[in-house]
Amino acid sequence: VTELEGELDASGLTVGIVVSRFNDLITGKLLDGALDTLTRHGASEDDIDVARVPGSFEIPLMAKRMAESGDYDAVIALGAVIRGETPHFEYVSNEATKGVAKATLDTDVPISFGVLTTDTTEQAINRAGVKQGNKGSEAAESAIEMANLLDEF
Ligand SMILES: O=c1[nH]c(NC[C@H](O)[C@H](O)[C@H](O)CO)c([N+](=O)[O-])c(=O)[nH]1
Repeated sequence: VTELEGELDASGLTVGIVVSRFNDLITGKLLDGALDTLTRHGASEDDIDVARVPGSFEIPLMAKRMAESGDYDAVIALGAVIRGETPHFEYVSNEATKGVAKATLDTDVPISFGVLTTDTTEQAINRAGVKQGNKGSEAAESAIEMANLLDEF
């Protein structure tokens, strides 16, 4: 049996991060978590680019552009879609999810999904924590692992 597994070593990786500004009190914490995880696993800050988009609906386009540029080993998508008064938050989260999934397959570049979809702001805050339970950190870890797995494959 041949085991294939991506190491959690980010040294030498170039990473693009797309983060939405909508609910930026939350998305800023997701970004902090992702940056902290990348650097703690050996990524250089010089090898990380952060692109800001207005909302989660706009994430897929920028994520796709970064991925297809060929400049990045992995891309990380960060956003927070919180059930507001408007029902259209479901469309936003559905489209963000489908768009990121399509972008990663179309470009053959790992794009990890760190877009929170929660009912309340409280839930979102709990998933953007400083220590454990930061969806941005989790998305960064999967980006590192996938970049290394595909490189090994
Ligand atoms: O990232 C978000 N965008 C949201 N809407 C904006 C959307 O992403 C687009 O930026 C907007 O529709 C303009 O295209 C949200 N809600 O409306 O609920 C939300 O919760 N989160």
